[in-house]
Amino acid sequence: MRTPIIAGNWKMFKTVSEAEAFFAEVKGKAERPGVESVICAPFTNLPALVKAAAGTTIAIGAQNMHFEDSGAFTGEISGPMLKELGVKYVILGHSERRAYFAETDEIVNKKVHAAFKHGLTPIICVGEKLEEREAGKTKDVCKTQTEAALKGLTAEQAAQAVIAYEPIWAIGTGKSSTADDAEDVIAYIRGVVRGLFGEAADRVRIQYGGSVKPDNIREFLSRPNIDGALVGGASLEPASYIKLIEGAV
Ligand SMILES: O=C[C@H](O)COP(=O)(O)O
Repeated sequence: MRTPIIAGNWKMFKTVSEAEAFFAEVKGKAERPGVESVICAPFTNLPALVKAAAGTTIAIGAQNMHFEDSGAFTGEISGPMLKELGVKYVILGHSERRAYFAETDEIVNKKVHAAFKHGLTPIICVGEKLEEREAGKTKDVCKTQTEAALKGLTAEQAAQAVIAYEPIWAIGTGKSSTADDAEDVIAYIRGVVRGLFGEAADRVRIQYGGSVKPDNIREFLSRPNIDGALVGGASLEPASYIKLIEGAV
């Protein structure tokens, strides 16, 4: 039995005071037995959120990290820095990182290894562009990205990872995939993991992401292979985030 995981990805939204105000509203409400609630916030918000989340069941995550532990990488944040803060999750390979910051499959793989090295759980994003979907390449793209991201992991690490299938054309557009389409691709991705790591595929959690809202989350999570959601826009308002968590159980 896989525990569903709902992760809000705030992207580049919210100052520290806005993050604190958000947390005060969701505390005790965006917490339900049987569902894991995660907020992935900008780096600047992480210390305040980790402090606010103490004693709650809400976990805090980052949205990126460098693969090196330290070094001359101006503007970057490393795994040890996140770990010491008390961060539990880190989103890696989000399509916005791949598109705007030139992250390759190889870089994503290095970051995944670095996350495990420092006791952080990666939420690894994969997904196709619109033109790839229209060319019938959705599964090929997801296979390539999944295999590359998981390369060199142990089966146990693969089982602990979280994968987020996010069709790029569905991100922030209001056009979500259908639950049946998402289930089909996610079942396929689980098969890719099975090909690499055997039974670990039954334990790895695979989320859907892309225009998930309180009114469609239940439909996605009703599918047997969809273990949660990675949510951007609808995770930014406390009432909406609370409804997402309620919709997951
Ligand atoms: O990481 C989250 C995704 O990019 C989805 O964003 P969205 O829910 O605003 O479509």
